[in-house]
Amino acid sequence: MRYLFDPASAAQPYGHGKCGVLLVNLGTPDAASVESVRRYLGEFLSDTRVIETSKLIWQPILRGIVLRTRPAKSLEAYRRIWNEDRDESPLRTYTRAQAELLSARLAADGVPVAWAMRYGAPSLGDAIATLMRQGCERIVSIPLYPQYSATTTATANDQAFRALMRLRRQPAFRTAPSFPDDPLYIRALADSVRDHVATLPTRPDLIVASFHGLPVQYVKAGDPYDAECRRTMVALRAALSLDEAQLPLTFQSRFGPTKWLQPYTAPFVEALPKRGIRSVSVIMPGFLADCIETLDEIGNELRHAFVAAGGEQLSLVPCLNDQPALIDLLEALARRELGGWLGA
Ligand SMILES: C=CC1=C(C)c2cc3[nH]c(cc4nc(cc5[nH]c(cc1n2)c(C)c5CCC(=O)O)C(CCC(=O)O)=C4C)c(C)c3C=C
Ligand SMILES: [Fe+2]
Ligand SMILES: [Fe+2]
Repeated sequence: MRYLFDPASAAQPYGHGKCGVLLVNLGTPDAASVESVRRYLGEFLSDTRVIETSKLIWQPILRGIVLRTRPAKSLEAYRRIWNEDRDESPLRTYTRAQAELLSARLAADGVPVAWAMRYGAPSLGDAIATLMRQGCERIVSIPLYPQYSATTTATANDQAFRALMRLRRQPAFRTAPSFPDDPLYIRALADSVRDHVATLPTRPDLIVASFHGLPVQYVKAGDPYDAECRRTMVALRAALSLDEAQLPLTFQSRFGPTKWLQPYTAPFVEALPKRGIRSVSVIMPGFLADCIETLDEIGNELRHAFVAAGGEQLSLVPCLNDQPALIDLLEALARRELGGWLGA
């Protein structure tokens, strides 16, 4: 094993306990091109935390079918939501903004903030190196997923530890736990619903919550994601004084033929006009940043399907993105995990 040697971090003074924070998100294509989308999907869907099917069975399907057909279709969706000003995907724009805003909050404590993507760039290895070059010997990593899943949180942590495995001199490293009913998170979501509804000409007939889905098999095998989504919903309904019928929970973004968590968002929402529900707002509490799944799958695809089914208006409660309430939450999470380190 050849361990990485980085003269810039080795030159830093040692033994002073300087802390750093790392925000980790999923990953997104580097460019609006079919090659870039294929590379991203290839890496993402080869992760055995995401697709647990045996490699011998899955890789031929992935290489022979999925990566030949899906990238072109996904590219169309990415093009519809692309941030043209920065020529990048919104997930990248918002993740960077979150890190910059958090950095401003922690600057006075001398705590730098870096951001990384589990798949693609900036890699976890590069982000950890960036912090170490600034002299960080202690790093808190915050996976940007309020609800834990092995397919997101665990794989982000795996990749961070893989990067550490390559270092001779490692920083101390902590990973933050999920935060499905953290009061600051719930307050931020509840305020975002109230703010959004206030922008509409009339109150929507129904507010629907939509989380990214997960194969039922993973939940049966012990993934706590479903339970954590439900914890978020219990707290959010209480904060908004709504019951289950007034703020139902649904799951979007199903991938592949297996059974995923239900009810599925699209058929649920498309059936609403038949019940006389013609205006709907959708909140997606599991996504801290707008992305292809929120802006396109819900904001474009589902909106059209709802109107085609007789609905009149479907609006999106924007994700928390770069709102101060989200930065308050990230700052609180960072300070909580830095506790015992800061000033030590
Ligand atoms: C088996 C497949 C997938 C699992 C399991 C899965 C879990 C999961 N994903 C998120 C968050 C995001 N997923 C995003 C995109 C996306 N997800 C899958 C598949 C699985 N996700 C695919 C194929 C894609 C790509 C989009 C497409 O081609 O249609 C994104 C957005 C990325 C972006 O660039 O905007 C996010 C965010 C969670 C929280 C989760 C576990 C519950
Ligand atoms: Fe996903
Ligand atoms: Fe999707």
